[in-house]
Amino acid sequence: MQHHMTLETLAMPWKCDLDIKKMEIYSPTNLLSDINNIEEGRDIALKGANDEVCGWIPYSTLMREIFKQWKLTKAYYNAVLNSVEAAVTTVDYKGNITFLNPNSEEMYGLSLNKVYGQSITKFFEKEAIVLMSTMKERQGVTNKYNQPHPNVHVLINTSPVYVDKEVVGGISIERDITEMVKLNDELSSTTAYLHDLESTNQSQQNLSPFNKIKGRSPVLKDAINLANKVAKTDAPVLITGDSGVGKELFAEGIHNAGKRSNHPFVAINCGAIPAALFESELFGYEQGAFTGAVKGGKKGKFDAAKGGTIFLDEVGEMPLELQVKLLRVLQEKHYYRVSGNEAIPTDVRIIAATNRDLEKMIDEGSFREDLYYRLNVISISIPPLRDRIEDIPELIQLFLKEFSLKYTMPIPKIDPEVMYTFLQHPWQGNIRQLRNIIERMIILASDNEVIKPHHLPKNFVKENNPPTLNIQFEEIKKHNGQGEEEIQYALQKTFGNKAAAAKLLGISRATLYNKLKKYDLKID
Ligand SMILES: Nc1ncnc2c1ncn2[C@@H]1O[C@H](COP(=O)(O)OP(=O)(O)OP(=O)(O)O)[C@@H](O)[C@H]1O
Repeated sequence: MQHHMTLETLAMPWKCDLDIKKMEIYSPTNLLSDINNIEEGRDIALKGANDEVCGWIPYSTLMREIFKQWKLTKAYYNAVLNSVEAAVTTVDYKGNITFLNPNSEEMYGLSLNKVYGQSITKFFEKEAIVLMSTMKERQGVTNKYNQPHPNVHVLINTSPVYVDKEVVGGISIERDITEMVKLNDELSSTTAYLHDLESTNQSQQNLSPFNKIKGRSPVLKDAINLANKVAKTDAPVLITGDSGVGKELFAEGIHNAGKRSNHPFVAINCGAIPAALFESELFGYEQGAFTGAVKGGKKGKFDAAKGGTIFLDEVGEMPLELQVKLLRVLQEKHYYRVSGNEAIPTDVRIIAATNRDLEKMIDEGSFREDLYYRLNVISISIPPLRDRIEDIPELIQLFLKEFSLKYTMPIPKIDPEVMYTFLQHPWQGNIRQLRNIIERMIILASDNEVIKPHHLPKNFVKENNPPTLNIQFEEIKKHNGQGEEEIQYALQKTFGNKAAAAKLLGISRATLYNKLKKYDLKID
């Protein structure tokens, strides 16, 4: 569309027999859209910067051009409205329907031909017609939840349409979220049913090894399929993904689906063990290994996991000198206890996980390339929650159920608007953050059957633009002292991610763990 067509491009040369007094005066650089009402039959004269007359546009030329532009605009307008995924409805200033796009026709079961020109109030319940008030108040709405029909749930955006500051109509653009709402309802009744069933029958037999991993998104299903295949082998697996995406659940699933499932699954948080103790924690020590050592020696994690799986969580946090030791054990397939000289064969499967970019760490020299290739025989990447929002309704139900049981209360329902907010949220803390939010909301909404938007934590909505770590750091510094309260605050700010919390507090991870123990703080 030639929105920026200047009048100059339509002009004809000035002729001395023309009478400028009978014409409208415009500048050659004015646009077609700058022309206001023009009296029928009046031509336009163009006057340049120095007031000299430089051309004219006959009324008939002007009309022809406007008609051409109108046709073009209409063609684009129709193409846009017919191709958007939303349902678009327009009305004139009286509220008579002027347009429904195909999605709108389908959503409401109406045909434009039949309803054109009729009042919108005839077809929709009065109170549901946000459009009328939009025009009256001259104020649109954004993402307002609406239920125009008993079985249609939508989010609606509206806007008045102005011509020269006068409202000439209104437009509404609706997104159908009925499927989401239905899914949520369906899950909530199924969950309530299961809730009942489970309380009378605690048996949990025949569950799939990955049954704890909830969600139906194709990307999650792909990851589970891959994990299931890998589980049948003894190959080392590296699980990557942001904090709180479920890496540990996957590691457990792989263990449970494999032939080592009758043996232990031992998880070690590589960032949490002080460097000096790492070797003895992993491999154990013989009697008299060092002052303060337990009499009779002590077994390590490799002993504890014999026949089973060792899960090296946050493997990227492991100091370089310990990486060398671990690599040696993996290569030689046996280990020595500290102060011991008996070579003990390793009989464990290794699964490692990280939220760091190990390849970048290799480039920077903080992770050993040879260890990386040992661990990363097969890699499984778990996408962040914001990339698989289809999983959200099911996860919500899971956590609603979990915390309803914990706090012995009936399972509440989720208001669709809350649901929508959840679907839009960036979920920096992934599933762990979702779980924490649900727990808080269950407590806050304890007397309600439905969780409503006002039960959402106040800062939750603001988190759509999460503050940068630096801002959080300033906040933390104000709280400094690393008492129980500061530690809880740091964990809350980092959605329970220990590495980030320790960083915020300016302490090592080992110190953070000591403090957690000291204050008896539970983290998952
Ligand atoms: N798909 C899922 N279904 C059910 N619960 C989940 C799912 N994914 C994660 N969770 C829950 O979310 C929480 C965080 O998961 P998990 O500890 O496995 O994440 P992680 O990726 O290992 O996190 P981090 O890197 O911070 O250690 C746990 O409570 C876990 O049970």
